[in-house]
Amino acid sequence: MAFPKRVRLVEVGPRDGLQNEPNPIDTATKLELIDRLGAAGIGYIEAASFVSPKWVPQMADHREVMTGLTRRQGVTYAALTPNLKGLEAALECGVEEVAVFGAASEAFSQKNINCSVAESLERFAPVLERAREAKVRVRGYVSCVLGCPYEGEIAPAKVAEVSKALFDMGCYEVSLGDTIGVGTPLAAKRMIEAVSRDIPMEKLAAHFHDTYGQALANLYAVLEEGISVVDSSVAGLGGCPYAKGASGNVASEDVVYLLNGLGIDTGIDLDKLAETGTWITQTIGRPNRSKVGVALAAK
Ligand SMILES: CC(C)(COP(=O)([O-])OP(=O)([O-])OC[C@H]1O[C@@H](n2cnc3c(N)ncnc32)[C@H](O)[C@@H]1OP(=O)([O-])[O-])[C@@H](O)C(=O)NCCC(=O)NCCSC(=O)C[C@@](C)(O)CC(=O)[O-]
Repeated sequence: MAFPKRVRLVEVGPRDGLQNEPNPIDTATKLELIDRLGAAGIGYIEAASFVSPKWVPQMADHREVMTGLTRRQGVTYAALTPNLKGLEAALECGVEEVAVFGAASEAFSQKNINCSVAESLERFAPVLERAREAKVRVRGYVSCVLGCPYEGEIAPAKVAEVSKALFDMGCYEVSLGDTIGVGTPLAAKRMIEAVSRDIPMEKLAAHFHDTYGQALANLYAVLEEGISVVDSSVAGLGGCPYAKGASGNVASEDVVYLLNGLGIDTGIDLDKLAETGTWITQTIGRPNRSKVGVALAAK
C-alpha cells in the first residue's frame, strides 16, 4: 500500500505529555505551550483532561486551561472525558471535541479507570449520546494495543473487538495506543491489519510511545499500511501514570521530520515546533527527547 499524501498530527503534549509530571506545572505555562503549538501550525491539540484530580493531579486545572486558551482559527482544542461528569464539565468550558479512553487489557482498564473493559464501554455510551446532543465529536482511544504492563501480550483480535465497539458506538476515529512502547513494526502492522478489517483505515490513528525506541519504525510501518493520523507529543514528553515504566510519546518534531522526508504534507512549521520543544523542556526542567529537536537546537 502507498503512503498517504497528507498526515494529520494530533498533538497530545499538553495532556499526555504533561499528565505524569510530578511537580505542578502552572496553568500559564500550559496555556503558553498550547498557544505555541497552534502557532507552529498544529491543527489539533489535546489540551486537557477532565479526570479526577485525585487520580491525575497534574490535570486538576482542566477548567482553567480549557477556558483560558486563546482559540486560533482552524485549530481544534480537545479534552479527555472518561465519564458523564467529565463531559458535562468540559461542555461548560466550551470544549469542541472530546475523547473517551478504553483499553484492550482488563488489568490496565482496572488500574487506569477503575472498571472492566465491558463496564468502560457501558460508561462511554451515555457520554457519546450526550456529546451527540451537544454536537461535540468524540474520539476513542484504545490502550495497550501492542502489550500491557500487567498482562503482557495482547491479541490483535482483542484490540479489534474494543476498537469496533468504540467505533460502532459513534467514535469518529479510534486512536490505537502502544501505551508502554513495546511494539515492533511487524506486530504494529498485524495489529493495524486486524483492526482495519472492521474500521476504515482513515478512521484509525496511531498513538505510539517510544519506551523501547521503536516508535518511529512502528509509525513507518503503519504509514505504509495507510494510517494517516498520528498522535505525538512535542519534545517526546509523556507517559501514562497508570502504566509503570511508560515513557514519552513519539516526539512530534521527529514525526514531522520523518514525514517531510517522505514528502508527506503536515502543514507544520518544524522550526517553530522545535523551538517550542526546547522552550517547554527548559521551562519544566526535562530533557528534550526529540532527536530532531536537539539537533535543530544545536545548529
Ligand atoms: C475515571 C475515574 C474518574 C473513575 O474513578 P472512580 O473512583 O471509579 O469514580 P467515581 O465515579 O467513584 O468517583 C470517585 C471520585 O472522583 C470524582 N470524579 C469522577 N469522575 C470525575 C471526573 N470526570 N472529573 C473529576 N472528578 C471526577 C468523583 O466526583 C468522586 O469524587 P469524591 O467524591 O471522591 O471527591 C478515575 O479512574 C480517573 O479519573 N482516572 C483517570 C485516569 C487517567 O487520566 N489516566 C491517564 C489518561 S489515559 C492515557 O494516558 C492513555 C492514552 C489515552 O494516552 C493512550 C495510550 O497511550 O494508551
